[in-house]
Amino acid sequence: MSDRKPLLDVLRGEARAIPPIWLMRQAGRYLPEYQELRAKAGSFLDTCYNPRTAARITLQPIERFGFDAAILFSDILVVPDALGQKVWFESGHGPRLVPLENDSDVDALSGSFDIGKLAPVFETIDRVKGELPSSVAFIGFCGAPWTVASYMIAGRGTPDQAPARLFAYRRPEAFARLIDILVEASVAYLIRQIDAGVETLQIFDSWAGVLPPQEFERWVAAPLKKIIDKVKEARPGVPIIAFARGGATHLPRLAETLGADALGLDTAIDPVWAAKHIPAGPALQGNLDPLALLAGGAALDREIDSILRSFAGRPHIFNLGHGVLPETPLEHVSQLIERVRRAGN
Ligand SMILES: Cc1c2[nH]c(c1CCC(=O)O)Cc1[nH]c(c(CCC(=O)O)c1C)Cc1[nH]c(c(CCC(=O)O)c1C)Cc1[nH]c(c(C)c1CCC(=O)O)C2
Repeated sequence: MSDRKPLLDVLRGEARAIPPIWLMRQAGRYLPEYQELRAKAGSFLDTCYNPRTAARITLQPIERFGFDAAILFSDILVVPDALGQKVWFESGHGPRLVPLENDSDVDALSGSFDIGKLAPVFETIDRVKGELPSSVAFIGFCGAPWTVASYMIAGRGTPDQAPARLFAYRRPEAFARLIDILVEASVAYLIRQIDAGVETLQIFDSWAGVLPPQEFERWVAAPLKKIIDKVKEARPGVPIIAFARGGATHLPRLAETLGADALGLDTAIDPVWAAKHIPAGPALQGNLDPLALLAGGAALDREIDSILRSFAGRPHIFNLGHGVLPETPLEHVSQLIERVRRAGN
């Protein structure tokens, strides 16, 4: 039976001639209507915790472009915030946190997850779900433990997550406790998102690609699997997309072991290689270069066509290989959607 939502059909294993399309970071700074609302709202975190505003931002890209899915407007760093770590965003600089420096900083977080602090997020979900067109799926999300931990330890974005990698080598027991705290919090948070009304989930492991293989196994693959197992046990049937950016040669194994319904592919993955070497099972999502979208023109058309060709016949969700860049012209997003929706004709 075909669902009326193309994204959910593909997550259940259906290949569609016209793949459903949504974009990571589709609710954000490239949209003038987002800039306008943000200018009126308070801080970025205040905006995330304002259900009325967050619901409107979630709906903005659907209203403007008609994507096949809406992604909840929030941030991965609301989880450290609800764990009691101080989090703020400096405009032009990104996130700032009071960094975790030693074992006792980690242990202080144990048992401290205050899910009540995230009540506004669940209220946002409740507001959005009644407003979505019937063909549009609703995606909830969280950051994966490794990626969230990397911000908690560095206290900011870094190019290579060196502070968290060093912490994990120097204090593996404390780091494992931090990852466990994040697994538990993420599971509880995702279940509450489902109960509030999202229909599928994406877990963002944006910094999976910086780790050597054994560390990848321990801090990326194992915690992702734990979260997926636990959420599926509690709420069977809700599909989960795992995005391990930089997962590279791990992807064929993750397809067989994670239990995810889709794997997100980053920009560096060759779609022809992916279609050939990632075993059937999960749908594949991706992986247009955000810079090709920014550039537009013939280069954009060429990249779109090559992705469509490579994944033809497989369950595929069209997306970027990472988030939309703030400088992206709106017409290029329209060009992308029109071209993808002409596929199969
Ligand atoms: C690593 C990460 C973060 N947040 C997120 C990730 C994983 C995905 C990725 O790698 O891009 C995920 C995220 N962040 C945001 C969303 C909302 C939904 C959507 O995808 O549109 C989602 C899913 C809003 C946001 N999160 C942020 C903004 C910009 C805030 C503003 O200036 O108005 C938005 C719209 C801020 C943010 N939040 C974060 C950073 C590093 C920054 C600053 C730099 C940047 O914007 O990329 C942490």
